[in-house]
Formats: sequence, C-alpha cells, structure tokens
Amino acid sequence: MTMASSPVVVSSSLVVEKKDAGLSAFRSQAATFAFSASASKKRASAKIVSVMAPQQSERKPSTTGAVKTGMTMTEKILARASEKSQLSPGENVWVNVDILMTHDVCGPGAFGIFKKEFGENAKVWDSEKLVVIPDHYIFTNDERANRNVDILRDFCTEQNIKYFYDIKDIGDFRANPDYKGVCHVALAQEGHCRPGEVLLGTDSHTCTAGAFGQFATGIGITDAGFVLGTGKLLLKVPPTLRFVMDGEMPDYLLAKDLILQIIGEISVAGATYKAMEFVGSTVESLTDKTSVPYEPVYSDGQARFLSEYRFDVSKLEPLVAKPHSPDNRALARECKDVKIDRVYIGSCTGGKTEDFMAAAKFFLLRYEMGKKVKVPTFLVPATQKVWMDIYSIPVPGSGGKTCSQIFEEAGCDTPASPNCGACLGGPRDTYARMNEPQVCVSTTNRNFPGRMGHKEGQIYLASPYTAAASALTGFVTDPREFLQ
Ligand SMILES: CC(C)[C@H](C(=O)O)[C@@H](O)C(=O)O
Repeated sequence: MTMASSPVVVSSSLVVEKKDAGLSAFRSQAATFAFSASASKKRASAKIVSVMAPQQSERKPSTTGAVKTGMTMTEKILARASEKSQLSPGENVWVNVDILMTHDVCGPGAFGIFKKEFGENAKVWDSEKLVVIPDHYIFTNDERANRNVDILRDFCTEQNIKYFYDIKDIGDFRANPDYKGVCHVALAQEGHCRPGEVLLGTDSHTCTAGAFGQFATGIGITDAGFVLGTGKLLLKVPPTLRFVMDGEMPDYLLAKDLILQIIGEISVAGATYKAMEFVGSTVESLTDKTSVPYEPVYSDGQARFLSEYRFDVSKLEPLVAKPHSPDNRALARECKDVKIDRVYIGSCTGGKTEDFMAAAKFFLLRYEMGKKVKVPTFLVPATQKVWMDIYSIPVPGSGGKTCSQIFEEAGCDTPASPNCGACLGGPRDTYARMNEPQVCVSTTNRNFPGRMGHKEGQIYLASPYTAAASALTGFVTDPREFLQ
C-alpha cells in the first residue's frame, strides 16, 4: 500500500495524520458517513450524530452489484439507487430517491415549484416517501410563519401524504400527538433513516442522516420540486473524504467535540460536494430504528478516497467554535476569560436525549456541591419524544431523578416546546432567540453573524458538557475544570 503521507499538527496535544488521494482503504469498519453539500447550497457544515449500538459482527463484503473496482459506501449506495453496477466520482447519474424530507421553511416553495412545473392537479411520485415535518418557526404569532404550516397541511391533505407530522394547536405542543419537532432527529426517531438508502431533504443538515449508513444530503427547493414529480434527481457522484477516529473517548468529550475538531481541520467548505465517511473504533457502531428491512453497506478494501484524516480521540480536548464560523476552532480552556450571557442546549445537533442526559449528569455532579447556573440556561428538546424522555428517564447515579428535576434544581429554564427556531433566529417572539447583542454558548450547529437573532450576538458552539460547565461559571469553561 503506497500512500503520500503528511502529518499535520493541529494543536499542541493532537497530531492528525492526513493522507492524500490515491490511497487504499483501511479495513476498519465503516460506521457513519455524511454528505454535506448540494449544488444549490453555498455553505455547508458537516455534523456527526452520536450513536451507540450493539456490537457489529465481522464486516460483510460488498452488498451492491458485481464489484470490478473497489467502491466507497457512497459509490455503492448511489450505484444501487441508479441501477448501475459500478460508479466513480464525477459521474452524473439519475438517482431513485428513497425518502424526500421537507419542512415549514422550504416545503411551501418546493410544493409551489412542483405545481408550477407538473400541473395544479399533479400527484407526488409516492405519497409514502415524502416526509413533511414542521419544525422551524412553529411557536410564534408571526402570520407568515403560521401560514407556511397551513400550506404544508393543505398540500399533505390534498396529496394524502402518510408521514405528515402536523401541529394544529401551537398553544400546547402536547395536544398534538402527531407533532414531532426537529426534522433531522424526527427522521431517525420515526424510522425514516435506513442504511443503504438515499435520503434527500430541503435542509442543509440533512447530511446528519448519514450516521445511519445512508447517502443523505440537503437539496434546494427547485430540486425538491423535481423529486416530488419524478422521484429522481441527477446527482454527481462525490469523491469521499475518510475520517478515521480511533482511541478511547475521554469522559469529558462528546460527539460535538469530534465534529468541531473535523470542521476546524477541513473548514466549513472543506466537504462541499464531497462525501464524508467516518470510521474507526470511536465511531464504529450505530443504532437503527425502522420496520423496513435493510442491509448495511461498507466501503470495499480497495475503495479510493480523496483524502484520509486520522484522529487519536484519546488526545482531544474539549473544543468550541468561536464567533462567527463553525470552523473557528479553539480549545475551550483558551476562551476561559470570555464572559457569557446565556447558554442554549438544543437543535438537531445538540437537542437529543443523549445531549440532555449529558448536561444533566454534569449538573448533577455540581449542584450536590451547591452550584447553580449563573446565566439563563435554555433547554429546547429536539422532539416531543426527547421532551418526554427528559421528564421520565432517571439519570444514572441520581437516585431516580429525571433530567427535568436536575435542570430545575440547577436553576435552568423549564424545557421548552420542541422546535429549532432559535438556532437560526426565527421570528422575534421565538423562545430563547437572541434579541440583544449577547454572548451565548450553544450546542447548535452554526454561529454565523445574526444566526440566533441579533446580528451583533456572539455564539460559541460547544458540546453539552462544555455548555453546562459554562452555565455554572458564566464564562466559556472547559468541563474538566469541574472534573478534577
Ligand atoms: C431553513 C433551512 C433552509 C436552513 C438550512 O437548510 O440550513 C436551516 O435549517 C439552517 O439550519 O440554517
């Protein structure tokens, strides 16, 4: 195996090895990948979803077609979806779409294009493959935002859409049994993310579904309008970046630290029109929830990757992304003098049950020593199920307390209605929106200027541990400060 190898030192404590194009793949087990760009998106940020799973048995050989040359899992999935036996990066192929997801921000536009191009009376290609999830601007009195949800409802009724997770009563989300919340978490929760499939969504974070071993990417509303009518899309097969994460995960790190490390390495545009494949002992297992049969897909031993990045996770330190870009990486401890005004735990990247369990575990350690949060701390569960978990699952080691009890005792705000409005500003009455030029530590996905509301607001992206530690001090804080 010959490789061009150029070690890069990215922090004083972590050596990352980057190997460039033309290399043979390692035989480590592929676990997740995310594809983080589409032709119609200028900026993309990649994310990793924290996953835990039963031990997987020995890696299976290719499951797709007769393999002449080694293929990556992305190439294999797209080969299946385009009914070809072999594909290489750069080829343009018509892909059959397994799932198309849209939400309240982009659904109305996509439906409008579909009707304009295919006719007022046209029917979507498959009423069981379109998943419609209102989640962005829901709990607001903004009339245009409310109208968007009405447009989704009318379309789904007219088209007899099976998976429309509606909300009719915004006064109490619990009065809406169908309502889920943040689309990316809801997709997985409801079993729409399946290994080997192609999932497209009108949201740039759709690539998080790659954690389930599928090809997932955001698309624009014009593309979505086309998919609605045909069930197909013309895609260029992307080259793959491979990320090998090995080493035992220290107990002060969470998945957010891993992806901040990676984005800091490759930049927010570093995976534009590229697939990202995550392998290695740290990320080698995942959980799936679906009633539809599936077969996992793995890269071949001889698959070709554009580059490979290797990380020794045991040497990573808690990270933040400083204002105003997710790739503005810094060690949390380097920002200890940054005074903050608030903390936000929520969104597709930081509002899952595991994220709240992590924050609760952290608060639990501390409030037994009489520590309470020093700044307003907002908790926004990603979905209705996450909200219920917060109120029902006992936190290990707490003597039976739930996350919600621990959060209350720590002085946090009451967990809010599931949605992702404040992560990207939202209408002015959105809960936890930054209406003032404040400084926030947030588990959300982006920190561009104005992202959470005020254009002079400053957002430090961080893991739930770092967010909880910062809430307790009122400064950006490395969680290890509390663990010693
Ligand atoms: C509203 C939507 C188009 C947008 C995106 O796709 O990125 C949003 O989800 C975000 O996180 O900024």
